[in-house]
Amino acid sequence: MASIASARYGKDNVRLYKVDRDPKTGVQTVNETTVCVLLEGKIDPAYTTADNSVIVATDSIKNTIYLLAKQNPVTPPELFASILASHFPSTYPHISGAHVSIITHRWTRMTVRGQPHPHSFYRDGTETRNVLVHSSPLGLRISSSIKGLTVLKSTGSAFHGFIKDEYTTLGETWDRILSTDVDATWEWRVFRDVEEVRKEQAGFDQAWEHARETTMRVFAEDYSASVQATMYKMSEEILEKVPGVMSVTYELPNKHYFEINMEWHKGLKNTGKDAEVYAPQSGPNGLIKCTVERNSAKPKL
Ligand SMILES: O=c1[nH]c(=O)c2[nH]c(=O)[nH]c2[nH]1
Repeated sequence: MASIASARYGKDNVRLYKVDRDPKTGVQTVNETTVCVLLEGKIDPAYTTADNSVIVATDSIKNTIYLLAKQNPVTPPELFASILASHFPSTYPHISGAHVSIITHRWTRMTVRGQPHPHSFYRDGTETRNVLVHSSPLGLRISSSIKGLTVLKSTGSAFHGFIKDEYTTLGETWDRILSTDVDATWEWRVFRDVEEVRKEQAGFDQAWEHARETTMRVFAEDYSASVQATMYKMSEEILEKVPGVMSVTYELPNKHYFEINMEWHKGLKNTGKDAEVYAPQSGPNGLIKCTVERNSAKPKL
């Protein structure tokens, strides 16, 4: 015998663009996202007995995303994702919840002749602002993140004191290059409903700004003992600054830059303090992860 252990379905890669036109100033502001909505609930018969009567067509899900984008603000993405995630369970009684993902792509306003241009933008990098919302009878679980923010520091990073044994070839260093693609996620307290999310509205943009500023400032200013130690400092600071956030997760690849020994060519010095030309590595790379949570008032049993 077999049965469904878990099932969800919906529309992925729904690309969405919305423009806001300020009639007074003529300034336009644009928002471009990629949306995914997956539904769950009493949908097993669609799989087990080919009963389509329980299916909200993924085409209808796509239409709903466009319509709700017209009728509601699409920013902050935490609010729009919550509106989407609440719509489906409140419209279809057999749908118990939805998983909504929104990836916001960067359109940064151009500076033209020293002035912010009213309607021209450019894509400044691969960084995205991402949101996941899961609606269920228990409420709305929201996580926000920054992904694809590539950073590098050319000094101010060390790595020494690690285990040395018969497997070790890595030398200790007090001055190395540190580079990573930032993947930082912050998990919010559970919200009862969309109205509670709406009350927090301004806090979502502030948290994103804090997380982004903290990530870059700590990366730049910390004399890094390791990726592990630096990411912990970033997480601690975000928890300190944003009371509504319960935990912070970083996933950071350690993108290695190898020194190139040039002694073979006329004794040319290019290692240690003389290193100037390096070989950036595409892989293998370190991958360092951690989740740091707020200590709850109650002691753990
Ligand atoms: O910051 C680092 N953490 C590690 O765990 C590690 N391992 C390694 O080889 N280099 C580094 N760097």
